[in-house]
Amino acid sequence: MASACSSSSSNRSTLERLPNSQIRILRTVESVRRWRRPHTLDQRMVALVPTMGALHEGHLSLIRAAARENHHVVVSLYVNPAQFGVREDLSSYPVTWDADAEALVKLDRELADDGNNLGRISAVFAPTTPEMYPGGFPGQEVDSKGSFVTITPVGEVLEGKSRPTFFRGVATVCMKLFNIVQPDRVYFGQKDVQQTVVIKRLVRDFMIPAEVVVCPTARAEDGLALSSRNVYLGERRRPVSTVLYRALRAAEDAYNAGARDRETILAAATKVTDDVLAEQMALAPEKRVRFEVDYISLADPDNMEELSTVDPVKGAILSGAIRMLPVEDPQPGEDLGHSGGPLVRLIDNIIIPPSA
Ligand SMILES: Nc1ncnc2c1ncn2[C@@H]1O[C@H](COP(=O)(O)OP(=O)(O)OP(=O)(O)O)[C@@H](O)[C@H]1O
Ligand SMILES: CC(C)(CO)[C@@H](O)C(=O)[O-]
Ligand code: BAL
Repeated sequence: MASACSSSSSNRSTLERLPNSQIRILRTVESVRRWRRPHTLDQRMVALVPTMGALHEGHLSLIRAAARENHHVVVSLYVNPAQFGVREDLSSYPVTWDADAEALVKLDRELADDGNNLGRISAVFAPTTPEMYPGGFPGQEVDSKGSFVTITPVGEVLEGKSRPTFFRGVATVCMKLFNIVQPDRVYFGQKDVQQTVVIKRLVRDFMIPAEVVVCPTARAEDGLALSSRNVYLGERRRPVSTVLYRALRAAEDAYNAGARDRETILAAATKVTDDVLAEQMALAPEKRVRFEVDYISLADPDNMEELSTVDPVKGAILSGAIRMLPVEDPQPGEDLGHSGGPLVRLIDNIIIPPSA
């Protein structure tokens, strides 16, 4: 008994925290479980905000929402290899631990100063891949064998069609995170709208006792949805990258003007992408920006199946993905973006809400 007491007090003095803060850094499943236990007994509400780091205002808006209505917020920072395809950007994905730590500590002070919050950031969970995949990492291939969670058919369309292992990776890692942290509420961004549909299914179908909260998309002033991958864009592509949002807005305008059929609504979006591409292709190679439209979709909000007409009582989801191609003829000293400005795949969406 005496030795158990002395070992717990020495643990307390060596607990890892973010600099100049009370925010615990938890790296193992066991340490999260130990941190979590007393909060269950005290009936404190625990929120989880899953992220892959490279934090921006979109992530911070989720943490703010979580602190408003929960006693403890846990932010996970983990670049989950299982959701990246073999030819995707796992090796260059931005990792910005020091800046992330600074942003979290600053936000935590802001949360403490604002009397409207129930809680603050209590911990970050930053595990390694061996910790998250104790049986060994199963691999990123479509036919990799291992313990996976798959949510179909919703995970097979749109993003799932272009990224066949993506939602399997997301659902698997979220199931792990939910089992480790045992949150009362989990916070996700609308920017990744199909991901929110997949997560809601996961929670419903596996009886996970957590509420899924979806927060609005945070945008830059010109409308571009904030995203960790925007750092890849560089100065030439950045202004043109708003094309997807402009296209979705045009489709939304068509709906608001009375259109209900797929052709009319999506034609408005396609006109924007076609016009912008034509403008760019009229420029010299050292000035222009090329992009490809992966998809523009008008889908059922419950299952992401394509709609031929919108039922206003149900609403719809307008979403899309574009590939911003690497710039041609880079100029000396040109800022090409993180990692030399590779192809960047951007997604965005607008919700057509159900009519009251
Ligand atoms: N602009 C945003 N507004 C609101 N939530 C966001 C925004 N961007 C990301 N999120 C949410 O933050 C959570 C973590 O996302 P993630 O770490 O993948 O960031 P990301 O910016 O979406 O990165 P990526 O560029 O890789 O897609 C997800 O729930 C995601 O939907
Ligand atoms: C939910 C998530 C953190 C799982 O790795 C990721 O897909 C993301 O950041 O949106
Ligand atoms: N924001 C979703 C994570 C991904 O695209 O990999």
